[in-house]
Amino acid sequence: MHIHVDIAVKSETDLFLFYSPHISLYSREEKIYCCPRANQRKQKTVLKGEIFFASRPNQKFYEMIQNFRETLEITPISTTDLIEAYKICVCVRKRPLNKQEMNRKEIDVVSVPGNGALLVHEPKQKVDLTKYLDNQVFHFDYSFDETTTNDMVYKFTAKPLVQSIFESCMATCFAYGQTGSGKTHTMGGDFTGKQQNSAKGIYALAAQDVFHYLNHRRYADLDLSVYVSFFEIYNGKVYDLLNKKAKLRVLEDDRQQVQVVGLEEVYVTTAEEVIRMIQTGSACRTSGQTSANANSSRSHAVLQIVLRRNDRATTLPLHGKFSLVDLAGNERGTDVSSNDRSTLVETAEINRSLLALKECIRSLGKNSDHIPFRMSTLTKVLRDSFIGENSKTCMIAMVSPGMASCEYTMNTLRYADRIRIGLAGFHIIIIFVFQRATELVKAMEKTSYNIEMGLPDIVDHSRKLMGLCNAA
Ligand SMILES: Nc1ncnc2c1ncn2[C@@H]1O[C@H](COP(=O)(O)OP(=O)(O)OP(=O)(O)O)[C@@H](O)[C@H]1O
Repeated sequence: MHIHVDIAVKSETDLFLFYSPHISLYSREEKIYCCPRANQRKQKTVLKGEIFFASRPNQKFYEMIQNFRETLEITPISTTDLIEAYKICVCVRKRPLNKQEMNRKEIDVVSVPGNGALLVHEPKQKVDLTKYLDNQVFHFDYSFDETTTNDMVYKFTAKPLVQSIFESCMATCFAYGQTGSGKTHTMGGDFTGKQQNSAKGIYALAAQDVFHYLNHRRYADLDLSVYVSFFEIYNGKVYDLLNKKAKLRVLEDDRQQVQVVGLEEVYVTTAEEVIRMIQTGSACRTSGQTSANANSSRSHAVLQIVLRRNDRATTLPLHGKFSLVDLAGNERGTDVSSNDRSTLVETAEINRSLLALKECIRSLGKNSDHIPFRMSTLTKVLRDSFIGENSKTCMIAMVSPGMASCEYTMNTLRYADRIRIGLAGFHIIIIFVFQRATELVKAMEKTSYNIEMGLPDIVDHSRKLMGLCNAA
């Protein structure tokens, strides 16, 4: 069998990779024609490892997407990019096509040009069977493509929040997305085979930085201690992942403080201890099988890193808290591979809590007096994250690139977009008020009463100003 492979080679290393005998993707008979002098544009836009299969299903769509990509100006995120201090940051991460998707020769329908932009090339067909792409553009605070490492995602998302907890903030970082889109990979760490390397996830990177800041002379005088708790919320119930999955109750006291009664809060002195806890806790998370991921997490996992002041008093006062949340898959009951009752109940509960979460983040963004945190157990236990001046949140929306996931991808992006639009609306109002005020000042300057010239009549002048004020 001969397959013509059209590869844009970016470097000599890429050439070596494609000729390497260790690449299991191709059989011996397969002949690969590399094209090292691919034009400049193509080199920029065709990503490493993307392969042209003549026999690919949806070949027409594949070509249309490739043609579209050639017109894109790509500016990948880089370590030198400015890291903004957001109160609420919404970003998106695209994972690479996985082995199964490659075997199915699925086409990649997501492009990440950079600067926070992401495109979904939705394949569509007209009534007369003409194929076309519905290219949908989304904008977020940051967009990470499939080549971005966990380190880089961490640097722009959770890292700024770690420092904030030393400044008495309640910080929260959410990983949101369809099952199999890379939430656990991002939060918990890389997988090599079936083993998860927890040291490479945002949980561990955050823990390392917490101890780095703890020993920093800027915060040494605060005399803080670090505590960790790890729990999951499954079907609206809380289970302690550091205490043999003990079922816990969530109660609210008369000062409206939400308590997870009996939750183990372990005193830790090194990042390695935290990593060991993450491994123990992750191993007992509730999982199920969905059509997209054989080991799908059906629960929300919450890792909390708590800073307490070493006070002589009996209860150590809270200084800051970082909640890192690996949310359950967001698919909306459309997973038809199973229709048993417990799966449907699980799905309904997940959807309810994700809806509540969206409403709470939007309320936080609008500085609203009413935060609907009682809508779900997830938002109840994270109440601290949504109230007060000192709350900071980051949402990382994960998307799968395959054409088969297109509908789920769109759902994820619309959810993240709605959170962001709520915040943008707030900014737009401020910009609008500012613009009106500037216009008013300029207009007043134009009609300013000139005493020296003795013009115009003072009453006339006042009338003009009144008219302007009413119009503004
Ligand atoms: N950025 C990435 N780079 C390489 N592999 C990835 C990436 N993101 C995810 N994967 C791989 O995809 C598979 C599914 O990812 P993961 O388990 O993190 O999904 P998930 O969103 O947590 O799913 P679920 O909600 O079902 O738990 C894993 O094998 C993981 O290693």
